Amino acid sequence: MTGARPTEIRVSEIFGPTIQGEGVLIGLPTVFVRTGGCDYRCSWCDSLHAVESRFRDEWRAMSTEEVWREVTRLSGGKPLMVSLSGGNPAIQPFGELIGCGHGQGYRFALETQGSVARDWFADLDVLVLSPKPPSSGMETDWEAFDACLRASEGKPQTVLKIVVFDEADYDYARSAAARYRHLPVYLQPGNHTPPPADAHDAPIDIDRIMARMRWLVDRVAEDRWFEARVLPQLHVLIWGNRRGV
Ligand SMILES: C[S@@+](CC[C@H](N)C(=O)[O-])C[C@H]1O[C@@H](n2cnc3c(N)ncnc32)[C@H](O)[C@@H]1O
Ligand SMILES: Nc1nc2[nH]cc(C(=O)O)c2c(=O)[nH]1
Ligand code: SF4
Ligand SMILES: [Mg+2]
Repeated sequence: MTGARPTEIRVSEIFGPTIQGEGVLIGLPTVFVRTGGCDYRCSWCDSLHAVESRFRDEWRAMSTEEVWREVTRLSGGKPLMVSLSGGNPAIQPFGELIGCGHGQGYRFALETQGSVARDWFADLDVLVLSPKPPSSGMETDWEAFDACLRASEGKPQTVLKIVVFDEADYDYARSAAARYRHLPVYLQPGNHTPPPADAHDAPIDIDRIMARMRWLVDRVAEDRWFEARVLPQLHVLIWGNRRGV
């Protein structure tokens, strides 16, 4: 990678169209822009090739124009939802890209853990905030999380998406939901067999992920938590741990 200038976006991969496999936009055709670099290091991260700095050489510092050209090439010039993910895409300067895409009818969804706030959050169409539960080994800075909500100015459609592996994660999800009663909550079972950082595909234990999914549905039903939505990672059901889908 060359050193990124302030207006350059550090990209791990751009791929699609595929379908959004998670949360509120599940099933919707989308192109992914996955950025390189993250301020977290979750124990079960399924995208370590976009997190660990030893992969820096595979990341490219791209201008907004270069990213935009690739997005329009992949979508055949037809407007669609662009998903900004990572790593933590909030670290990157996406304001220009969003402005440029909006001018042509594209829409933008951001996936972030809520640790870094940017003023361009207010220009998004969808903001997916995914605070990390105890099993991740990360600690949530709720002040930083609140700053993300303030930065969005209530403009994008905003949701919580929380990965759940166990009872402690479930309790965490319940408290997060109680803290942000106005936000819809999406729960997704954790994949305990995420791909190693250097793999483009890897074995996956779908049976136990589905057992976790059944446990999660039972848990929500038992608690009469009728506002929660429980969804699997659809792309994982379709393609397992394959990268770039
Ligand atoms: C790879 S992250 C990138 C965006 C951002 N850093 C974040 O965590 O929100 C995208 C989504 O995948 C989820 N995810 C990562 N590893 C997972 C796993 N092993 N099982 C289930 N979901 C996972 C994250 O919680 C997040 O919601
Ligand atoms: N199809 C598909 N859906 C996804 N939703 C969130 C993803 C991500 O890694 O951020 C992802 C991904 O990598 N692929
Ligand atoms: S915050 Fe997201 S990208 Fe970063 S390590 Fe955690 S799951 Fe992976
Ligand atoms: Mg993923």
